[in-house]
Amino acid sequence: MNPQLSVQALEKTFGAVKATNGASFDIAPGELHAIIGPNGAGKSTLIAQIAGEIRPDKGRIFLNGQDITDVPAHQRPRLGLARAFQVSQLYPEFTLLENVAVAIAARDGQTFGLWKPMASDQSLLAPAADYLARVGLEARGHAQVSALSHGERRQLEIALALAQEASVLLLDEPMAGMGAQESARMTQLLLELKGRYAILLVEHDMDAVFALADRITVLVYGQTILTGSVEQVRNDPHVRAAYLGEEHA
Ligand SMILES: Nc1ncnc2c1ncn2[C@@H]1O[C@H](COP(=O)(O)OP(=O)(O)OP(=O)(O)O)[C@@H](O)[C@H]1O
Repeated sequence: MNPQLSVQALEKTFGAVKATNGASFDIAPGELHAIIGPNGAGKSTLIAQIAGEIRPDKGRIFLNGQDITDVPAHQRPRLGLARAFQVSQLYPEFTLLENVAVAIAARDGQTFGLWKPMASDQSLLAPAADYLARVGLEARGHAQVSALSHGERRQLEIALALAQEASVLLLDEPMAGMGAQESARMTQLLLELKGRYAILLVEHDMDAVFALADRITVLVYGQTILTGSVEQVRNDPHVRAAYLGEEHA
């Protein structure tokens, strides 16, 4: 099967630091593919290149067979690539329903700048309620974003990514800052989404990664040193030495 996302020999240098140094991997349709690596391995830089926020020095990125390396970040969602957890994605004074309605309107190319009226448009609010239900926030539609817990905000950010109707989701540390209960809820949500989207998951929480991933790519010093199943990665001596330590070995 052709990969939905293919990253080929990406390189990105900042001064003397090779943040990405020949990273390559593929994600199949419906696959949940995790990227793990120690702090500074280049995970954020890699995901920013896939999202189009950072231009690689070398290498190519293909989405559904199309070379998107030179496509601007704001055009990538329309081609089927959505990133969750972007800064300033949320409007704190709007309700959850209104926030999702705005995302749907923006996706459909409706005029920017008139968001408040748009956010009370029934033709947007009905699908907005559906996206909220997909992430377990159906009961919170009329709450303001400012009233949400940290975990609920992250659920909402996933709903906004789903509202892009993309086939590939980039999830950048969804469990960051969460307690055990919130992490468990997010893991359950991602299990429910798994298989319906190709998901690239960058995450430090190894319990979550091992519970969720179909395949894992290990990144060390900007290089993808291994792509394999959970078992292959857990048992690889280089990975254990470079990253996992004794805790999960
Ligand atoms: N804009 C930048 N300018 C200079 N150096 C940078 C820049 N962005 C990243 N780096 C460097 O590139 C390397 C990779 O950083 P990156 O943030 O991508 O790693 P990471 O794996 O996401 O780390 P963490 O797990 O701590 O989030 C690091 O050495 C970092 O200091």
